[in-house]
Parts: sequence; C-alpha cells; structure tokens
Amino acid sequence: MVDYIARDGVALLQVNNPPVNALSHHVRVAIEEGLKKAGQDPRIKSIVISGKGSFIAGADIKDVSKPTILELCDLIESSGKPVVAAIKGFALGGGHEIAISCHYRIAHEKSKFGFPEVDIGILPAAGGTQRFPRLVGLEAALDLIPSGRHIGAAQAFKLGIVDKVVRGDAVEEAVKFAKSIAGEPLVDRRTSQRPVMGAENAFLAAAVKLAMKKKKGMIAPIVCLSVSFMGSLLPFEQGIQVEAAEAVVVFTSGQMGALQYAFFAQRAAPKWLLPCGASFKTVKGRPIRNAAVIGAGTMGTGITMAMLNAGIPVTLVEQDRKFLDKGVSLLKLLYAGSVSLRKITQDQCDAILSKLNTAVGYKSLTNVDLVIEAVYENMALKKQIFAELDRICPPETFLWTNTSALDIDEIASATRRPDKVLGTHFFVPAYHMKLLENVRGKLTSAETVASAQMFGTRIGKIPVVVGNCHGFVGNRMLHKYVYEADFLIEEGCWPEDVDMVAENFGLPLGPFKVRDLSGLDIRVRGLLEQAKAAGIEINPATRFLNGERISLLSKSLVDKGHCGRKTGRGFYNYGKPGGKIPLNDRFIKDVIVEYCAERGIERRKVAYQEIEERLFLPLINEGFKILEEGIASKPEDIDTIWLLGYAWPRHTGGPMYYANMVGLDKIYNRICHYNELHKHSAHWQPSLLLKKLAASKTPMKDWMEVAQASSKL
Ligand SMILES: CC/C=C\C=C\CC(=O)SCCNC(=O)CCNC(=O)[C@H](O)C(C)(C)COP(=O)(O)OP(=O)(O)OC[C@H]1O[C@@H](n2cnc3c(N)ncnc32)[C@H](O)[C@@H]1OP(=O)(O)O
Repeated sequence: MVDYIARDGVALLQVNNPPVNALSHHVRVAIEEGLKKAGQDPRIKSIVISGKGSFIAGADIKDVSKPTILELCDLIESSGKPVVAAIKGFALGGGHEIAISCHYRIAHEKSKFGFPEVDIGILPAAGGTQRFPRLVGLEAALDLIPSGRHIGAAQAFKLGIVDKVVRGDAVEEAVKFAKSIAGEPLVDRRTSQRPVMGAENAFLAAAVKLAMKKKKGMIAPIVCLSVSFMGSLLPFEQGIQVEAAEAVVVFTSGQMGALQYAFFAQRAAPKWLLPCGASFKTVKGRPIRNAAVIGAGTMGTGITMAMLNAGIPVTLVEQDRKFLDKGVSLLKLLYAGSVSLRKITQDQCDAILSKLNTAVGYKSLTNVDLVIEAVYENMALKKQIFAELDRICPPETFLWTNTSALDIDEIASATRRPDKVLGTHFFVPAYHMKLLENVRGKLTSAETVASAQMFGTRIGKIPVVVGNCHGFVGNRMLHKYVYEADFLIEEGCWPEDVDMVAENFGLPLGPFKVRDLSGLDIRVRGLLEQAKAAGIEINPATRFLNGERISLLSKSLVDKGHCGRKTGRGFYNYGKPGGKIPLNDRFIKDVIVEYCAERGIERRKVAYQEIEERLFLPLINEGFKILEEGIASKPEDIDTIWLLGYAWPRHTGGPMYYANMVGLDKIYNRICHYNELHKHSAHWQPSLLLKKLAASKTPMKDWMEVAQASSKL
C-alpha cells in the first residue's frame, strides 16, 4: 500500500509494498489517490514520494493494468505543487520513470538507478524513453537504457539524474527541501519540457553496435534505441506516441514472456524440494564458519576465491608445496588484477587475503565446518581423499566434492558419513560464474542439502539442487549436443556450418569453437577412458561403444597434434599456439574428408534446419528425461542451469521454455523422426514425459499433473 503522511504543509506518499515496492495495481491506485488528495488540500504546499525500505523497483511484472505508470508519471509531472522523490535503495524501471517525472530528486549515497526493462523484454514505456534523454542527454540515455545496467547515486548525480546526494535520511532531507521550495515556479523542472541535448547520429550507430554484441538476439534494446533516438527529434508528445506504438512490437514479440519467465525461474530455482518432501520451507541449513579446499588447481583456487570474497576463512590444501605455491601465486595475481582494475581497493584485497590459510596435507583439518575437494576427475583418487578426510575431520564436517560428472554415491561410499557428502559442481571461473549445481546423493541428508543451498547463496551463486547421474543436469544434456555436433561433421557439415547455426540460435560460441577453447584432448581422454571401462579397444574403425554410435574425429585431429587453440589448430586454424581468431582451414577439412573415407561414411549436404534440430532436440529430449526421472524437480531448474552455466540465449527462456514455445507436440514429432533415422543413439529415444505432454496437449507449466497421473497408473 501507500502511506499518506501530512506534516507541516508536506504530503509524504510512502510506498509500502514488500519485498521490493513493485508498482502493483493497488500501489498505483493509492499513489494516484494520494497525489489527487494532496493536490486538492490547500494546507499541502508540496509532495514527497518515497518508499519504505527501498524506493520502487518498477512495475509488478505479474500485474500490469490501469492506471498505467505512464498516467502516473504525467500526473506527477503536471502537479501544480512541487513533487520531490526521496530515493533510498532501488529506483528501477517504472520506479525510475516515476523519479524522473518528479520535479526534484534527493538520493541516498547507496541508492541505485537503472532501466532493467530490456532484460525482461520491454521498454521503459511510461515515458522513460522520452524523459530520460531530456534529462541526461542522448549519449548517456543511449548508453543506459539499452544496457539495463544499474548505476550508483554518485554517477546519477554526475549525469543530472539526481539533484542532491545525502548520507543521512533521504526522506527527512527531501521533506525539509520540499518545505523550502513550496510555492516556487516549476516550469523548468518538468523534464518533458526540456530539449534533448546532443542529439547526434553517431551515438546511435555506436549504441546499436554495442547492443547487438552485448544483448545478442534481443529485440527490446534495439527498439529502445530507435524510440529514444526518434523521440529526440520530435516534440515530447509525439515521442510518447512512437514509444507506445513500438512498445506493442516488444509486447508481442514472444521475447517478453521468455525473459520474464527467466527472471522468475532464476528466483524459483534455489527453492528446493526433495522427493521425500523435505524442502527449503521445512529444513534449515547449518551456516559455514570456515572451510578448506583440497586442490590448488584452477577449480580449487577459483572456489577458494568465491569463499574468500564472501568473507569465509579458507584453508587451501595441497599434497605438494610446489603445487600449493603455484595456486596461491595464481590467486594473488587475480586479486592484484582486481586491484589494478579498481574492482577492489588494496585494503579490501589485504582483508580478503588475511582470511586465507594454506596447508600441505590434511592433518590440520580438525576444526572445519566444510571441506570441498577439487582435485582432477579421477574416482580412485577422490575416494582415497574422502576416506582420509573422513578419518581426520570432525564427524559433523561436511565433505563436498567438486565434480562435473562423477558418481556422488560412489565417492560417499568411501566415508562413514554419506549423509554429509554432496557434489558441488562449480563452473569455470568458479569465482565469477553464478551457477552452482548442488548434487544430492541417495544418502545425502536434507540438512546437508539445505546447508549447501544456504552456502551457495552466501557466496553469491544461484544454487540449484539436482540428483545424481552422469553429468547431473547441465553436462548430461550438453553431452547429447556435443555428440550430435560430431555426427553432423561426419555426415557432411564443416565445423563452421555447425557453429554458425548454434551462434545464430543465440549461443556465444558454437560447439567446435568451444571445443577448441577447452582442448580437444580432454574429450578424447574422456572417450578413451569410457572405452577402457567398457573393455573395448579403440581402433580406427571403431564407430560404436556399448551399442551407441560414437565419433573419433576429435581423436584423428588430436593424433595430428590438433588440440585446439593451445596448439594453434583444432577444428579451426588459429595461426599460432594461443591464437584467438578462428580461421577455416583446408588442411582440417582434408583430415575430416579422409576420416570419413576411411570409415566409408558418405558425406552429404546437411540443411540448416537439420543442423539446428540435431543440435538442440536431443538436449531438450534429455531435459524431459531428467524431469521424468526426478533428477531435476522442476523445468525452471533446468532452464536456470542452462541460462547461467551454458549461456543459453535468455530471450528464449531456456531449453524447456523454448520447447514449450515451439510446441511440445512439434518437438516430440521431430524427435520421433530422428529416432527413426538414428537407431544407434539412445538420446533420440523420446522421453515418455514429453510423449504424454504432447499427446495430452498439456503445456509445460502443468507437467506435474501429467507426471503424477502416469505414476499412479
Ligand atoms: C510487463 C511489465 C509492464 C510494464 C513495465 C514497466 C516498466 C517496469 O518497471 S518493468 C520492471 C522493472 N523492474 C525490474 O525489472 C526489477 C526486477 N527486480 C530486481 O531486479 C531485483 O528484484 C531487485 C529489485 C534488484 C532486488 O533484488 P534482491 O534483493 O536480490 O531480491 P529478489 O530476490 O530479486 O526479489 C525479491 C522478491 O521480489 C520479487 N520481485 C522483484 N522484482 C519484482 C517485480 N518487478 N515484480 C514482481 N516481483 C518482483 C522476486 O521475484 C522475489 O520474489 P520471491 O517470491 O521472494 O522469489
């Protein structure tokens, strides 16, 4: 609601709509009523708009109706009595638009401003695309509106968004100020009446280029740019008409629904539920007071940094002093980089590093709440480490393993506390990437899951609970995409054909550029280990493993020294070891042609649609199998994992949302089509859940009803 407090000639309208003071219908109605009441009361000389706790985080994304925020903004700006915005916390989206419609703005030094509309697929269409350039000039507007970026009070002051920045109580200051300007003329305080400064074409071209790079595939940022620019050439009232017309384009594009789904999915994903019924609502986690990380390689140092950044004291452990020193040097170098880039001060860096301890061997780990093991992916080694940790650490210490695919139950079996063992799958670089897959084994307790989720949030991650299977959620789906990418090359594509389709779809890099970056030898090693475990000897003619089609093309390239960027050649030619620009290469094509000829594989022209379907449909199909098996507890978890861990294009919502948008029956039919053609790839066998959803024409959001109905049969 909105509290109306009249004091000494000032009406204070204080929005009180937790958690973020979104402009829900009743809030908009109450602001409108408050403004009218204050306008009509002769004792009131000026008005202050503020929010309890924080200012206003924008429209309520779930509730858009009348009065519109545009109408409210016009009402505020046209008020005959001065209106002052008192800003603490966030002034975002519609909240920002309300603030810039006020005649004055007083902000607390820690307040934040921004137009996040583009990230939920819309425009600041409450006059924001027209008022903002009139307030800050075209160049700054074309930078901030399409970026969705938040800025602090100091920058907002520099740009002219706020009139005064205060350290104390912004509301008290605003009320005092409002009293002092009672009765003053408002003509030059109405933003819509100002001209746009710096309306130049050059800003537009540069901004469009940047938006196409940073918000690849998204419509809203480009529309924002064109509307803001056009508005700068038109009178305000005509600019508003352009804004309204173009808002319809984005409202009907399909991207709005996908981006808003992604926003809520990301907030729903950390809310966990186990098959036994335990959930985030019923089980509390144990806070982590201190921790140890085993292994000072890339993952271990990254995880250590993620914890140090959150203020958790960490002991970094290695078996060998040389490796430990190397890891610590790397870590210190990264922090020094942050200092030189002014991301942190030297004092902050020193404070962070004061919480780092190091140790050779595990003997000192007798008083830690948590150990995260982050050695390389080798089951025997991990089991040996867990057995030793189990002997040394107190019985209540959590023992977690950073693995991207290995069996959590097998690792837990090396201990006497399988209930406290869990997989923490961090993504590279671990100090930066937002996603954390928390993998529960069959004996992992609900308290351990709750603690891992709490820990994930504390270190700034979006933690998602997943079940234990090879590759968990993310990598299990990824493997199917990677397999098909290889098969497409065998059948007639070049790496650049496949990469182009994936990149056009919205991924930042196609599968072969990614492989070149991570190193071809890594995948080959994995394949060879898989073959060894299956007791199969790989020879040039091998095309099946355990009855499943495999491709040894990467091995052929690795055998010729093509390990990717690091050797200067992989699926592309980079000119030199460590080169960054991928060039198509005749020699690589010859290797591919020779590889196919040796195996009697006839190459053909593969159509664009087939490439796209064969890359993404197996991955989606696997997502439905994961849901059906209970490895993920909701589609939002799968989509969040793909959005944050694998850079899936956000404007399509995630693989599960995308499938629903295309039509589950259509997706199912195409999977069946490829299943007929590719009998040696289990990933084409359609998911039963998908089949049922498609047959019953049930949308994704009601998947649980279908899943429950089938489990009762
Ligand atoms: C279709 C729209 C039509 C017209 C639009 C007009 C212009 C707009 O204003 S569009 C909206 C612009 N604003 C935003 O996009 C802000 C979105 N929110 C945030 O960025 C963050 O929530 C935050 C304000 C920075 C606060 O972050 P944090 O403290 O981390 O809290 P959260 O976990 O993100 O959110 C808490 C809780 O609030 C819900 N929520 C947040 N914003 C909105 C919103 N604008 N509408 C509805 N609900 C919102 C969020 O889902 C969380 O809910 P839980 O149930 O607790 O998960």
